[in-house]
This record gives sequence, structure tokens and C-alpha cells, in this order.
Amino acid sequence: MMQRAIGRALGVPDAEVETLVPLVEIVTTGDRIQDRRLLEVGGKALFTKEIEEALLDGRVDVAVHSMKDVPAEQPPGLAIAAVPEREDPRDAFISDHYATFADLPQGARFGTASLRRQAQALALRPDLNIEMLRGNVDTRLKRLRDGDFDAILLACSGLNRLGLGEVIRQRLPLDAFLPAPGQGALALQTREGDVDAAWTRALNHAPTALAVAAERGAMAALEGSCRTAIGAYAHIADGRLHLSTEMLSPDGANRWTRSGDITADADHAAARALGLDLGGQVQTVAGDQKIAL
Ligand SMILES: NCc1[nH]cc(CCC(=O)O)c1CC(=O)O
Repeated sequence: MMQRAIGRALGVPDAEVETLVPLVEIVTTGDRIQDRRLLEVGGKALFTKEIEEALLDGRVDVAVHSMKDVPAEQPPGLAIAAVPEREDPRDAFISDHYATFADLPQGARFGTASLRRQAQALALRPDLNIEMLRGNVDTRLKRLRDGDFDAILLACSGLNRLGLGEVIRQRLPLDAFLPAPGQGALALQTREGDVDAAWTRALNHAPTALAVAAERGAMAALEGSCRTAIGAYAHIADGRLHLSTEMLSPDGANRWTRSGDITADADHAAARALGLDLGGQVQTVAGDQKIAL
């Protein structure tokens, strides 16, 4: 999908996109790890490292990442060149027997490896049994079908992009399951010298890029990594850029949320500043209460 969009932005006819804009598939360490939490093996950079090495080596010219997997800092020599329009940012509830999250019976087996999804689910339903679930989407759906879990959560965006949207039983509300910063968005990354190429402007979606700047500001303030349960979601409505961000204790018993907005005419620096401000407030109250506990 992205390959065609890039081809069009470069003026390459669809019929020739395979030869003129060849796709180079790269399997990352993050994709290969099936059995452990990411936080145990080094965090989200594992989803981007091999692809970034290919960019720096000149083996590829554009990298397509899930924004959610892109670490706060760019490696020297690389930059985010464009942020295309966001897919559905919500988490998807998937189950063979239950139509909604609220229908889950007491003590249901709930599969996720995400500390954020674990904490948000436990905040609503402390009785759930959280069980480790990693691997690619096919592996996760197979384990659900095999009866290893009563329900699992995945990003709606990933499922939609894979043409698997029909497995979604419920799109979870954004307030109860505030998404990971950048969820549903893509990052098109290039070498720094290519960052201003005309095709990047054609693929950039300004409202998504602005929202993501705010979410990633919050992420930076909250030291976002797979080690903490954090969420951040921004969107534009009525001429304002609205941001909500939160941190939860892994058991979901404590939750610190802040929301705010600025004019949607703001630039990326102002959006990031909003994120840093609200994220900083969350960090401060969470820190104070953790000491008090
Ligand atoms: N951590 C893995 C990861 N990185 C991005 C996505 C989903 C795609 C997206 O955020 O657009 C996923 C899987 C998931 O959360 O279900």
C-alpha cells in the first residue's frame, strides 16, 4: 500500500512500481521475538534497528515504520521525512466467545504483552488474568483460536492494514484504552539529506503529523519505553489540537491523566511543547504519589 503511494508521489505508474520502487522486506529482531516481553530484551528500537541500518548502508532509501515503534531519538544521519494519514488509532477487542470487553466473565484469560493494555484492562476489570502474548498477528490470532485465551487486544490499524479487520469484535473507546503514542500512524524515514524531497511532502498528512508531534512530546516527558504503561492521543476538532496523556501502574490501580488543547494552527514545536507540558504534569503527580504510597 505504502509502496504504491510512494510510487505515485514519485510519478511512477502503478504498473511499474514493483520495478522502479522495489520493496525490500526486512525482518527485525522485534518481529522474531515470540516469547518475552519487549521490555525484557531491550525495548522498541528492536523493531527499527535493522531497517535503519539498511537506510544508513544505502540498501534502502525510504523506511516505513509503525510510528508506535519509533524511539524518541532519531539515530544520527536519519530523520522522519513524512507522516501519512493515520489509520484507526483504537485498540481492537478480539474474542471467539464474547462480543465486547464488558462481556468477559470473571477471571477471563486476557492475552497481551503490552503493559499499557494490561494496566488499562485491569483498571476496569481487576479480576482478569493477564497472560503473555507475543509474536506476529497471525501467531496471536492462532493462539486465540487454539483456546489459549478468552480474548486478546491488538491495534485496529495493524489488523486493517493486513486486511484482517473482520476479526475485530469491538473497537475500544479511546478514553478507557488511551492508545500508545503514535498508534495507527506510520513514519516514513529517510537519510537526513533526503528529508525535504518533494515526494515526502505529497505523502505527509499535516493533521496527523501535528497530533503525533504532541503525542511524542508526551512520550518524551514520560520517558516512553515499553517499561512503563503510558498512553497519549491527540486529534484536531473545532480548530483545536486536543491531547490526552496518562500513566498507569502496571496493576491498573493507579492512573494519572492530563488533557489540554492549543490552536490547531500551531507548529510542531508548539504541539510537542503541549505534550511535554502535560506529560511532565503526569510524571510529577505520579512521582509524588509513588513516594507517598
Ligand atoms: N508493538 C508492535 C506493534 N507496533 C505497531 C503495531 C500496530 C500498528 C500500529 O500501531 O499502527 C503493533 C502491534 C499491535 O499493537 O497490535
